Amino acid sequence: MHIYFCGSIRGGRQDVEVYQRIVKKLQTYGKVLTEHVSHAEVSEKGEDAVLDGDKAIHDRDVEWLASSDVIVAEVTQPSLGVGYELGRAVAMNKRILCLFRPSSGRVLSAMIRGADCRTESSVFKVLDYTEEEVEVILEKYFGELTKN
Ligand SMILES: O=c1[nH]c(=O)n([C@H]2C[C@H](O)[C@@H](COP(=O)(O)O)O2)cc1CO
Repeated sequence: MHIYFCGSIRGGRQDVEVYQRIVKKLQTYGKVLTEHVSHAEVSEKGEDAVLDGDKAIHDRDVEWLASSDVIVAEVTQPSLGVGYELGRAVAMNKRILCLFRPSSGRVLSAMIRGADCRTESSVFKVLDYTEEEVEVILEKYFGELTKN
């Protein structure tokens, strides 16, 4: 299974440790195409874009998105890039799980919370969670997914 993980980079790296926990668990279910999002060395500046630039990052990520079986996004730290990826993924009829931590004190965008739905061709799910239960949440989600 190819998994695309979305998490904030230029939107702020405050949650990178949670991303690491999520990616580690996701790797037990398949190949995480965007493992770099969880790397502590990737700063708020983004990947070392000097080599190929932002266009290369964008085009590579849209290709990975298209080739993925499921998208998992940690959406607590607001990020334009993550919002964009989710919009593109919806247009591609992908299966999407968004994870949000209400304990952050933030209120999730209506454009993400309000997108929660199931249609014939796709499923967009938003789950609230606490950091301690993140592995269990993913176990439940992927347990259901592999059943269907
Ligand atoms: O260097 C990067 N590499 C990269 O893969 N991304 C993608 C993956 C992340 O899920 C998302 C983060 O967007 P943002 O940087 O706007 O927070 O965009 C974003 C950047 C920097 O914008």
